[in-house]
Amino acid sequence: MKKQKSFIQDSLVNLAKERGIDLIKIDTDKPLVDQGPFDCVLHKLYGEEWRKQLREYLVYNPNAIVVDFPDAIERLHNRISMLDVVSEIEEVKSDEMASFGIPKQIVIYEPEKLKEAKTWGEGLKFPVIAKPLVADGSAKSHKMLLIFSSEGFDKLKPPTVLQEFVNHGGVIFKVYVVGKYVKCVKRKSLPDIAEEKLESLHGSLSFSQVSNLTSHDRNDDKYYKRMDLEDAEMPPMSLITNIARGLRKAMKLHLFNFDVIRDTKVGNRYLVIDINYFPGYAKMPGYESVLTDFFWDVLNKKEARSFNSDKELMKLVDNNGAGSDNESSA
Ligand SMILES: Nc1ncnc2c1ncn2[C@@H]1O[C@H](COP(=O)(O)OP(=O)(O)OP(=O)(O)O)[C@@H](O)[C@H]1O
Ligand SMILES: O=P(O)(O)O[C@H]1[C@H](OP(=O)(O)O)[C@@H](OP(=O)(O)O)[C@@H](O)[C@@H](O)[C@@H]1OP(=O)(O)O
Ligand SMILES: [Mg+2]
Ligand SMILES: [Mg+2]
Repeated sequence: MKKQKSFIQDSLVNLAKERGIDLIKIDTDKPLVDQGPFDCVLHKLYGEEWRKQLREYLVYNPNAIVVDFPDAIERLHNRISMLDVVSEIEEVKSDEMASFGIPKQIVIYEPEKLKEAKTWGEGLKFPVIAKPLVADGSAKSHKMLLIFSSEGFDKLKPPTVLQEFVNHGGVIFKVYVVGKYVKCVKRKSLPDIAEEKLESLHGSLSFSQVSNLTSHDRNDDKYYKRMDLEDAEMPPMSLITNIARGLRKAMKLHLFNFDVIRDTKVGNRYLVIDINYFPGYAKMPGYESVLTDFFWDVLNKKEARSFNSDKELMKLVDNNGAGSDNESSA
């Protein structure tokens, strides 16, 4: 619902209409197959019931295009499989000596064991960020803990991912992907933590969606006042577009964003820390025309190769043909 409000704005609906594209709201209280017919279905819904509805819809409307497939989206609902995909992308050699990867991370099911262990996480160092393993868009899935010492483990709510905190100069780069279009913007992030300071820091600190705070929220916070986003240098665009293209192909997704930080210690190393399906595009400058261009390309089959020849589509339809309703969603 929140997504509908922020995304479906009059400005978008009107611009699309000018180009002959009607944006029609799906009624989630009715079966999808009884609605439309639609040329293209856009969605940010999950679960077996919705998957079944999409499958049925495609059986009756084989020429319709679904952006994107539930199996592909699901990979982003787990913070381990989400970032695994980064290792599948090839580095492009010409990239101004910049490299990319992900921070060290482990998944924890039993935090009690952490306290006993002398060494943990194969070289993971404090501070670490504890992130809920599940990233399904719920408020809970955005609740993070910055942990400075082992006392901080007491507050863990497993299953949790422990990810090494990397100093990155207090700025993150959000990269919005809409099909072939890529836009990188700067956002404020958590401040660096000096190694000397760490000795005096204990326990943990909770936070949620730092990069989504408004400037009003931040005004009370002494950290943010001291940082100047304008001065932060952008990452090389060739590197960013290379990662974006690689992720798009490896994940078979068209609508997502990812967060990148620059490891201050190394300088030219970039780490992907988060990938979100169908993010808040309305915050992207000129989102109306970017999205309308994308719809146009999808409908005019310019983007079609990445949909219709997709084996996933066949799988989705075949499964239905075989009458198997209860395949696992793992
Ligand atoms: N490994 C890290 N090192 C340093 N800072 C980090 C790291 N991981 C996350 N952060 C900070 O914590 C914030 C939240 O982390 P993350 O993006 O993983 O959470 P999220 O709830 O999925 O965010 P989103 O709202 O973008 O979906 C980041 O925007 C960044 O400021
Ligand atoms: O609107 P939604 O509920 O989808 O919230 C999404 C939010 O967009 P918003 O700006 O519309 O709040 C996104 O912000 P940007 O990265 O684009 O800044 C990002 O935080 C996503 O992770 C959220 O998706 P979720 O992970 O919670 O599903
Ligand atoms: Mg994020
Ligand atoms: Mg996220």
